[in-house]
Amino acid sequence: MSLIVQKYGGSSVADPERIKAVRDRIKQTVDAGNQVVVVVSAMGKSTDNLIKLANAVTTPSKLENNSADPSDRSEHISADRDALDREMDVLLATGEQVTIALLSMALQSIGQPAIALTGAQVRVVTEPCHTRARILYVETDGVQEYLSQGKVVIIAGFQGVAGDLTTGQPTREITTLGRGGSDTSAVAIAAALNADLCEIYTDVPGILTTDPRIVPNAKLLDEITCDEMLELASLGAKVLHPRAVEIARNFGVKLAVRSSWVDDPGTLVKSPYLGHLSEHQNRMALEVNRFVDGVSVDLDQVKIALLQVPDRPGIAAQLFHSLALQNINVDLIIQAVQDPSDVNDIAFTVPQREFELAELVTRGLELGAKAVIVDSHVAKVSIIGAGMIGRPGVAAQMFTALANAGINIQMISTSEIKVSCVVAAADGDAAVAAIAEAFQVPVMSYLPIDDGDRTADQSPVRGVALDQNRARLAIRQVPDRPGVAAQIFEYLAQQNVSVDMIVQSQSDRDVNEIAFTVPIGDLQKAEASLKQVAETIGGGDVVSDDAIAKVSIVGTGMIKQGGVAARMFNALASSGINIEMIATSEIKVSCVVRQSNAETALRAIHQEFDLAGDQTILVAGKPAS
Ligand SMILES: Nc1ncnc2c1ncn2[C@@H]1O[C@H](COP(=O)(O)OP(=O)(O)O)[C@@H](O)[C@H]1O
Ligand SMILES: N[C@@H](CC(=O)OP(=O)(O)O)C(=O)O
Repeated sequence: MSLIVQKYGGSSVADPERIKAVRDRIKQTVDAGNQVVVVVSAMGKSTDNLIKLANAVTTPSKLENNSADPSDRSEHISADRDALDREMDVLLATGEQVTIALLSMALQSIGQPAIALTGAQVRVVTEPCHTRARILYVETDGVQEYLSQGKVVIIAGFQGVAGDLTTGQPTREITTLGRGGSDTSAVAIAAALNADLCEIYTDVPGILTTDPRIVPNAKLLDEITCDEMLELASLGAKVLHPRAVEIARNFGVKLAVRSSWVDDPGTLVKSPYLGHLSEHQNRMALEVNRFVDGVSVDLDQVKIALLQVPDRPGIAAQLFHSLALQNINVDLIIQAVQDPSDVNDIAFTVPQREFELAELVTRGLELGAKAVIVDSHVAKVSIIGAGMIGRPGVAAQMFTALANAGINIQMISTSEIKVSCVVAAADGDAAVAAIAEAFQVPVMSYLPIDDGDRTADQSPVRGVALDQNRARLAIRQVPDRPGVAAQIFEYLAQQNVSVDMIVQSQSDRDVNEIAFTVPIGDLQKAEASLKQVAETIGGGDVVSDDAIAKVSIVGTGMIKQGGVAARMFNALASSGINIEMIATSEIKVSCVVRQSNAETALRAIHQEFDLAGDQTILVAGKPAS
């Protein structure tokens, strides 16, 4: 007999008919001889509706505000924010409570014993923090007891109960995990129960090469590695929440994504620890486990920077296409906005042995840069793990470790599985030692990315993601000295702002510009914080832009295949789309473009990598349009 955890998202339980369809699927799974634990979300858009209600009662003058993001409340409520966060959790937890009760009634009415439990009744114990709590542990005795009585156990996702700060024992406070948190609940419950399988049921057939609502003939992936899925999820593919993938990765949970409309096998998300749970992982700390696995250094890098290149479509494409034609292996690429805004800085690193050719190609192109600077002495030091973007403190802690060692950061690249800093080569060893000490992690000689046994003939790109919920912030004229990035990102981390795509450019020798993206709902808070830091560090203007979108490609195949970024830039250039920021990491390339170009950009890139399938994907049982 297998123990299966099934999660049904809001779309799968949106109305009574859908709940009955879910009931039948659960019954089939039980009849096939399995024990079943079910985790459900609130019906349809009911969480959004509860948020609208909260806005309506706290802001009589803003009844028309339709925002679905609880963080938006900060701009128009005067009451104590923490107190309102507590009540918001009490309110939002009701959404899932409706579904568990209805589903349990539906099962019992066809003779299948079942029991509905809230997160607090199960004791899904979380950090004592409202609206975005992380799960500490899940008590399993009660659930096991009900299962042994032959019941289907139906648990409300997205919610828990706060653990006491000192004892960890459950208090009486209801918490929620943050939007989309039911995936996280399901995988955490599966890890705690040591379930044989965790199935995420949704409105699409599985994980696709991109969002079928934008590209209707996106292709279904049979499987994907956790590293790839972590990147895709944190870059906007909302089919799975990155925190859920992180738990699956760390605890070896067998995870599948399927449609609740059809009976197809869907997509398997492969954990590197599948079948052999890492002994180091502590099931009493499901989401607060160690998230940095190690630190590595690459001393063999050269940095080439083009300063003040004209800001028009096709420049990045021309540069990186020419480098790819010479088989030059470009590693990090960073492009940042500049002041004045009609120019950009583009910086990239290449292996030492290729730098002379790379310099020749770059200088030969005459792209209109004010200067080309070659720094033949740089090192790239990286921390490796999972959940870096979702934990704002991690990058900040790395920058602080470097600052405390007196080391200046020249380039920064962030991703969900890795944060890298380019520093002077002479600082490489000291940098790696300082970071290993700060995180108490080993120094690794290579990056342990699971490539999922990909063959050379497969597309290097697995998926294309679009995130239209981010805004860009930039701080200009930042003094170029150790500790500045640390100060900025420490402060933002304290405000719980997740920062992504940090890009640092050098506008002249003594000052930098640092640009990054933040969730759009955090923009006001982040902008206010940044203005405060700017005063402390003696920086210049803070500028924000909320009309951007971030489009990204992800795939482990990029490690072995050169020229992938160039193809992406080329696809954008051919559609006349200007790239405003670029940030790359081992298995992803992200570009910021105007929001008005977002969907065209996604389609062009998806087509460039020939990712389409031969059929129209069904969303909620109907052809995507
Ligand atoms: N790469 C992708 N593969 C599949 N779905 C995706 C992808 N990127 C975005 N999506 C979107 O994710 C949606 C499913 O997530 P979500 O709405 O949170 O589902 P649920 O209500 O089941 O939790 C799909 O309808 C699809 O539009
Ligand atoms: N109901 C919550 C939690 C959730 O995960 O929902 P869904 O599975 O429908 O994305 C939300 O809307 O955020």
